[in-house]
Amino acid sequence: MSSLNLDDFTDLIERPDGGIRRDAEARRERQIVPPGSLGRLDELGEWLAAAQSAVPVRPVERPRVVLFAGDHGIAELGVSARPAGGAGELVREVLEGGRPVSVLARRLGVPVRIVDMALDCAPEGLPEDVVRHRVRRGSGRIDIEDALTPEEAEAAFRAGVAVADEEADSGTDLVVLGDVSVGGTTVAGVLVAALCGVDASVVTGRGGLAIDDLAWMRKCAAIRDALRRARPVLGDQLQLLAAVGGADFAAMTGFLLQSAVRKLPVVLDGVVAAACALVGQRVAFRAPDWWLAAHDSGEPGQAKALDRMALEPLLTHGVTVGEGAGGLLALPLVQAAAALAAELPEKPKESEGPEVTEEPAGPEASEAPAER
Ligand SMILES: O=C(O)c1ccc[n+]([C@@H]2O[C@H](COP(=O)([O-])O)[C@@H](O)[C@H]2O)c1
Ligand SMILES: Cc1cc2nc[nH]c2cc1C
Repeated sequence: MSSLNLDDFTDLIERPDGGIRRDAEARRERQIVPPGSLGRLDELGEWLAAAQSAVPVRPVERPRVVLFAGDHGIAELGVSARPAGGAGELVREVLEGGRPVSVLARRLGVPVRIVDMALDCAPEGLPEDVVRHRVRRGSGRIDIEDALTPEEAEAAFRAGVAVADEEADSGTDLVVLGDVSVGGTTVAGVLVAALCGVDASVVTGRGGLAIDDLAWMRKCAAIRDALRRARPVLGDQLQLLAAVGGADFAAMTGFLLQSAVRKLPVVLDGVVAAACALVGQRVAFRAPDWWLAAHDSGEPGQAKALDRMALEPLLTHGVTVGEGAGGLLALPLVQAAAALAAELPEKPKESEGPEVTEEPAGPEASEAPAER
């Protein structure tokens, strides 16, 4: 297998079609309610049309939730309200249908795909299609050691690329991208702080099940320590993911970049997806054009990352459970935007409207002799 060169993505990723976007805007001008009167749905419809390269925009008919799952060694420090190694249990609950994302996905008729990259549990208890990409059990404790070996980082990144290809090949037309992780918001904080050049305190949030002040301080210190390990490898994104990321993060970054190559639009859920998107932006500056920030999850690192990519979150609904749930709620709005852009009638053409051919009466007209 040839060695992986992330620089290739810079050329492989094109911008969404600007000409199509202008056509979509022009069509919108002709519709019965003025552009802007549908608020953010107007720009959503135009974004989707450009991504699809289609005017009128096609309906989103085969969306999917894709969740990358993993445990993180850093959770052993007590930076998460969940027990270290507990992500496998969450995955089982998602699969059994009992998590918020399971309920919403059922209601919206959207399949959920979980990709286990580094859960810290026996693989036998999970379906083969979930575990087949796993590269190790739990990623390393990033305050003191690398999350992954270079080989594991490459394998995980390639797995993400492969998953994006599978989705694109099977006709998925939009992905809601989220994570199932324990310790994931700490890792995401490290990546965001490293790439934005800010202190640990700027990106340290309360995580999954809001942690108390003491745990917040441990999390902040863990991010600070991992940041020291991140700085020497900031110029190489695969090395960065190996040093302070994890297998789920490497896979998600590969997934995001390959989705952009395949012109598959992706809705970003929370801080983990945002951190991976930021790594992806470093690799290919055009890539964020293919992504939509679903919501503001309340994690400070997410806000920082989205700001860097000039992505404005669509919703603020206070859903902080992760696992793609908050992100999935953006889907009905995207579908609504597509339906409006495609189905709202156009205004009647001037020539087909009531006769308004008479010249307005000017001063001369009033002086002219009355019609005989
Ligand atoms: O994505 C976010 O912004 C976000 C905010 C709060 C919680 N989460 C979820 O919480 C889990 C990780 O939390 P933690 O505290 O263990 O880092 C993981 O399953 C995330 O999807 C995610
Ligand atoms: C309007 C819009 C602009 C974007 N730029 C990158 N992603 C985007 C998503 C939307 C919806």
